Amino acid sequence: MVVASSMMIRTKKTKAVGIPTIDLSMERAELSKQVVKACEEYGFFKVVNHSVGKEVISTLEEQGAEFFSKTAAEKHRAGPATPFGYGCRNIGPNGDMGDLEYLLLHTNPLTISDRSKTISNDPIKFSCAVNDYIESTRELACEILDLVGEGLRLQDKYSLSKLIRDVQSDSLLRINHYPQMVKPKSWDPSLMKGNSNSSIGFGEHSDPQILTILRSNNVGGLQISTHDGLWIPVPPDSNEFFVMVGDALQVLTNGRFTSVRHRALTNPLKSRMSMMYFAAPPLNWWITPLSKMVTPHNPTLYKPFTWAQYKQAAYSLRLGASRLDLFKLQQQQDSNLVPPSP
Ligand SMILES: C=C1C[C@]23C[C@@]1(O)CC[C@H]2[C@@]12CCC[C@@](C)(C(=O)O1)[C@H]2[C@@H]3C(=O)O
Ligand SMILES: O=C(O)CCC(=O)C(=O)O
Ligand SMILES: [Fe+2]
Repeated sequence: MVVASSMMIRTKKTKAVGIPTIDLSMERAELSKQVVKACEEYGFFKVVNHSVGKEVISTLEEQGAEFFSKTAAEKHRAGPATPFGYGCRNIGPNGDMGDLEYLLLHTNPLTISDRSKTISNDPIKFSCAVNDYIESTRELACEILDLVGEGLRLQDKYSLSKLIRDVQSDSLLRINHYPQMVKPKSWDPSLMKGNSNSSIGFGEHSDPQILTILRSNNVGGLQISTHDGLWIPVPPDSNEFFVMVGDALQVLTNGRFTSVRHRALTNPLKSRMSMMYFAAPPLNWWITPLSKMVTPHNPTLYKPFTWAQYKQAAYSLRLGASRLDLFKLQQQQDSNLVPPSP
């Protein structure tokens, strides 16, 4: 059974909903069952008792805060984000906007070392902080994917983690900074969230990758969408990590897991900083349902595609697009079915 956190959430339109919280120190067989259940029900869960060191987290947090406290001119030296580097308000190449600034980095150590020169006055310190954080969150992502492998009883329980362990992995790291947002002078009403004081920091979307490992400071703002389209605010927890199922894992599980739609709102009183490790395979690897997930009763739902093809599709679309629709196979009509008589 997935344990609901003690903090129950009540919003105007929903019944109380708990964010599944999974204790990674529990007995393995039960743990793998809980991970699969949370992936199926929400595509989202919080993990506690993980093995990422406190210092690894706080060092990157300090480096991020130091960067975002610089002047706009200094920060723009690390931009524009096309797609990597420093971005401010622009998200992606298709006109999406949000009330945030960010650093988007590829996880390849050589590119990090190169980028760090425009980001920090102490590039070695910055790149070490980033590399240590990536190494730890990659391990956490692999651990979770191995648990998925066990829970789904895959023949090779490591087949999912292998996708992101490869040296050519296309995984990314993003550090988002949402400034404390009081109504700006030139206010764009389209960025307001209903009648609340918050604006949209990062609009609704699913992540294209396999898995996202997210952590933020103790300021709320992240919301996830349930399968019936209701928004659930996620209580922040700076010591723990949140795990999101991405589009690629939806395909690998042939739709048994669904990628979670989520968004981030700004906070009118406090600034928020979040860090995401987006776990992805190498560009030329194929994303196709695992053979165990395809049966005569559960035929394959997606056309095979490479990660590069999927990324290209994602980058050609707006942030909130349902990009997986482009890769869905038409459902086979059962030829034995007789159409209903008029
Ligand atoms: C609008 C966009 C930003 C994005 C690329 C895209 O065209 C659609 C997907 C977006 C997203 C969401 C998760 C993280 C991210 C880095 C990714 O891989 O896909 C972002 C892209 C981005 O910010 O560049
Ligand atoms: O900042 C957050 O909490 C979420 C950001 C996000 O969803 C993303 O960068 O893909
Ligand atoms: Fe996201």
